[in-house]
Amino acid sequence: MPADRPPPVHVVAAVLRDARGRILLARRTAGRDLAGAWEFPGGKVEPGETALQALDRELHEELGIRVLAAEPLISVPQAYPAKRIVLDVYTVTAFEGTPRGRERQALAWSPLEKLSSYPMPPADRPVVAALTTPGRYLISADAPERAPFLARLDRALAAGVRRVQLRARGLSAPALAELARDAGQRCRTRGADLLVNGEPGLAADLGLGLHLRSSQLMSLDRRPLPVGQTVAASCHNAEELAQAERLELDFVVLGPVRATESHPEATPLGWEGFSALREGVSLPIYALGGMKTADLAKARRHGGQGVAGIRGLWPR
Ligand SMILES: Nc1nc2c([nH]c(=O)n2[C@H]2C[C@H](O)[C@@H](COP(=O)(O)OP(=O)(O)OP(=O)(O)O)O2)c(=O)[nH]1
Ligand SMILES: [Mg+2]
Repeated sequence: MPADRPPPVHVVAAVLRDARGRILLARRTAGRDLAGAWEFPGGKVEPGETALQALDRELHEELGIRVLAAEPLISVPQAYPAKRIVLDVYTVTAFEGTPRGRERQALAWSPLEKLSSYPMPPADRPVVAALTTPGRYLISADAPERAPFLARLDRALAAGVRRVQLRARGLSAPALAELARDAGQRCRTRGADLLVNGEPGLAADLGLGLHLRSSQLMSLDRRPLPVGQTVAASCHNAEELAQAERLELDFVVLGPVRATESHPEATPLGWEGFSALREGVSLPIYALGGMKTADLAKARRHGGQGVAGIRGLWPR
């Protein structure tokens, strides 16, 4: 990456909900970049403004409302052909007035489950993922023992975990199949998604999700399971991320962000490295490597849609 790239344009945008929990989208008008795309209302931060001042000004100009309180949701660095932006999104928790399109832009209130059906700019995909998919992705340790693993899984599901990867290296094929079936049933009951690591056939047979190792990712030329059955992958660099985006995977994990016991040989990316890689794709990305549940806010500040981990995330 050249060192003399221009700094990113700082853009603020709002998640505004109505009384029914629907979310407000605005359509970009003709003649501007990304015209016709649906977006979260907002715009560029002007010199001397804080992000919240800019959010209040933009929402007043565009919608005629005043922001009374807002909380950070996710901040997405994104490279576009002609510029780089950081899309800094806030959940507005209190506002005054009734939103109406003051700039001739169309508005739509979308239920959460319909958000992804609106064509939106690339930077918005991680935002929609942060709103609609789990912030934690728990990964099992190698060769898990059946009873203790299932007990831990039950505790995690009871604690609200909704995305789990069975990475059971070291188990025999029949033991893995049995564990995947039992774990899959428990996850289904709770509305959680279970992904099996590295076994496309098993995932297809049991109707489970699939998590690809990076070497598998690089050897494929199309998505191995239909849309609706989750497919994710492990990525460490820009090439792997680009391949995951080409194959239209649902999400990836990217790391290690910090050094870990399980992969002591890998050079950590750090949060800066994570953000720099995030910029090049619009896939939802979980940060991996030394993550704890408390790191979710930090991951979101760097454009990650969540945190993934083998050690730090399982409830005790
Ligand atoms: N407001 C908003 N902008 C977004 C989103 N996603 C996304 O990529 N962008 C991009 C589009 C633009 O390149 C940039 C926002 O700039 P803008 O042109 O809307 O800025 P503005 O409201 O200050 O309007 P303008 O007066 O400069 O036209 O960020 C989004 O969800 N909301
Ligand atoms: Mg705008």
